[in-house]
Amino acid sequence: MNTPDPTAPDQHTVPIHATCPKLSGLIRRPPIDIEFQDLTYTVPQGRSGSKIILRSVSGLFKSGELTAILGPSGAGKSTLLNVLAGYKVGNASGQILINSQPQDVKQFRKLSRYIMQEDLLQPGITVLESMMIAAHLKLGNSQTKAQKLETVTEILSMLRLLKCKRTLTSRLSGGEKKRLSIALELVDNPPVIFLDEPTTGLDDLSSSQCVSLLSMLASGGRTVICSIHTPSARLFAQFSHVYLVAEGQCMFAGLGQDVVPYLASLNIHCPRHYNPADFMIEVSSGEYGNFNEKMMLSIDNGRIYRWNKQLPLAQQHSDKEHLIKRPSQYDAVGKNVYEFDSSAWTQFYVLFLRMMLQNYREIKVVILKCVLILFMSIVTGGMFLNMAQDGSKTLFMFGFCFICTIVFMYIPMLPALLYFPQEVKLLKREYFNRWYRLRPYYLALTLSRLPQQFVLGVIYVSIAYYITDMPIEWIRIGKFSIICYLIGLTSESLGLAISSQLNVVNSVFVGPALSVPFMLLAIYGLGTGSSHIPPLIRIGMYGSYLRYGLEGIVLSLYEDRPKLRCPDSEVFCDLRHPNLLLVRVGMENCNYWLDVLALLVILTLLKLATFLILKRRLSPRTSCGALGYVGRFVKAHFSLTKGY
Ligand SMILES: Nc1ncnc2c1ncn2[C@@H]1O[C@H](COP(=O)(O)OP(=O)(O)OP(=O)(O)O)[C@@H](O)[C@H]1O
Repeated sequence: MNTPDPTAPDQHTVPIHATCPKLSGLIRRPPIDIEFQDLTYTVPQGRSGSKIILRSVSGLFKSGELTAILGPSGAGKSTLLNVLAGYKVGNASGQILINSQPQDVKQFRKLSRYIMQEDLLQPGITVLESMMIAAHLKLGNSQTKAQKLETVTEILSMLRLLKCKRTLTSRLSGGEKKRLSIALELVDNPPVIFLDEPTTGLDDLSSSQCVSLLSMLASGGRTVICSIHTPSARLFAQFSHVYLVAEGQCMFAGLGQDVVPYLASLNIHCPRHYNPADFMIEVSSGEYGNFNEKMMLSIDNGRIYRWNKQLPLAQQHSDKEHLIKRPSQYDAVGKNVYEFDSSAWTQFYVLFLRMMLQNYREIKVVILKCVLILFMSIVTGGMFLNMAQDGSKTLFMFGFCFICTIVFMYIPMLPALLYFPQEVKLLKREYFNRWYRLRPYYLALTLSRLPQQFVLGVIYVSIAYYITDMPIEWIRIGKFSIICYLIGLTSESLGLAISSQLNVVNSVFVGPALSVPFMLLAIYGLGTGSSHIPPLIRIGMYGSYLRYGLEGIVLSLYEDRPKLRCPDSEVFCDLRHPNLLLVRVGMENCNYWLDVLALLVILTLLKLATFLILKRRLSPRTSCGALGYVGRFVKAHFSLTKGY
């Protein structure tokens, strides 16, 4: 027998090869039994009250077993899985016991991993890179790089993913994606694994291989629970425990082989050579009459621990083995056993490198963006070709300043609106499965976006500045670049703030729509003084970051400049002196650095708002009061995706 790894993170660890020889590099976790009693889940439904999805269900999912939650579509399988996993907790009532102790959702989330139906994999990285990143994040310094590589290779080999370890995740087949989703969560060897319909979209062979793998993981001492749609007879035989749900109630809980005798005891006879899984789902869907009440009562809505075919029905009722009375086999899991193995700094570093690697892999997209911004700088700059030193075109050049503001608003904002909703889904999966904390992630995200914005900004500024014939003064160029960069960063942050809460369709509508008032407020009342402007609009003007951006651009380009030349063709150039432009647009008393400060403050506030929105989205229990209510109200009543 191998000596336990001295670098293993906790005292409970022993080599897993005792039970699962293929996972010799992984550490073993204490077994976990999950019991639940009278679990009810309700969702609010507008004015009409609420909808009950789970109705007082009970059950026991033991470690070492592969449990299938079966049932017709809409029965409540995913909801049960979500509630047990702690993914949806807000509207649930009842009791969940972990090793006979009341569930502490925060602690339980440290023990369990949830593999969602949708294979949310980080794009732009290979299978091996994803696995190593997961290992660095999850295992931290508890293992050396060589040990992590060994662990990762073992898992990939077990899941038959070695041959595609250098393939980009986006190019994997459906089955490979599913196996990689599972492999990623196996890196830190969780004792409890929830899977929402792991076989959906897989062919028969891949489904069977996937369930065999889950069965093997369960036989290694883990608690593996998955919801599943109409499994074939072959798949069904691989589950050690079956939990049938219909209309939010439990219809059967027990061994798969007991399904047929159980139904027969209720006078429901499964035809010979018929798949028992199909039959029980058909019965619970009401295809042969309404037996649901009878089934629910005979299993006492899951309170009868195991249906026992040897016992007569009457005796089963009198001898109910109530879960709560079942003695605990294991000690409660210590509070500090499953803290993060990697430090916040390591998490930031690994995430930053991953994001930079993804940017690098998407270099074609970056090049395309550079070409587009080059094109735009030539077009917009070309419209004001050589006008910057022409005293008769000074007012025209104010238009150039405004166009620069618009360019640096839309160019960074639109990609953020499009890509971030998907990123939030990935974040939710990784965060829920405790890959990292939100702060290191957010810092890595913020910093990884800076270089690209910088390069795009430099391309635009240098071309547009040069072809409009602006004076080549480095301080002026620097001031112009800083303000353009800040407008770009603020616009991107606004895009991130919007798309951290809304889906893609809503985001791409709300973002540009919200920008229109910002644009109007940026130029509203320019040059006419503010005394006649209604107070509400004046407040709006102070909140429009584009106003500060426009002021900053005009000041950087026209403040402290000598008199411009007046072409011979012109009789009179009324704005020949650049300061007169500032007076005309009411910016003579503005201060460039105050504009920079205002933009920095708005940028910080937007960053903070995005962080808080993400935090709220990732913590189902935290509610931001009025903000949360408004969000739910908008989603429920005004979602633009309705009907899509
Ligand atoms: N937030 C919600 N608001 C309203 N109804 C909901 C909500 N969430 C779930 N439901 C409803 O609850 C029922 C159970 O949903 P659930 O997703 O758990 O079913 P399921 O058994 O997993 O179905 P399927 O096999 O089709 O995925 C469905 O009728 C669904 O429409």
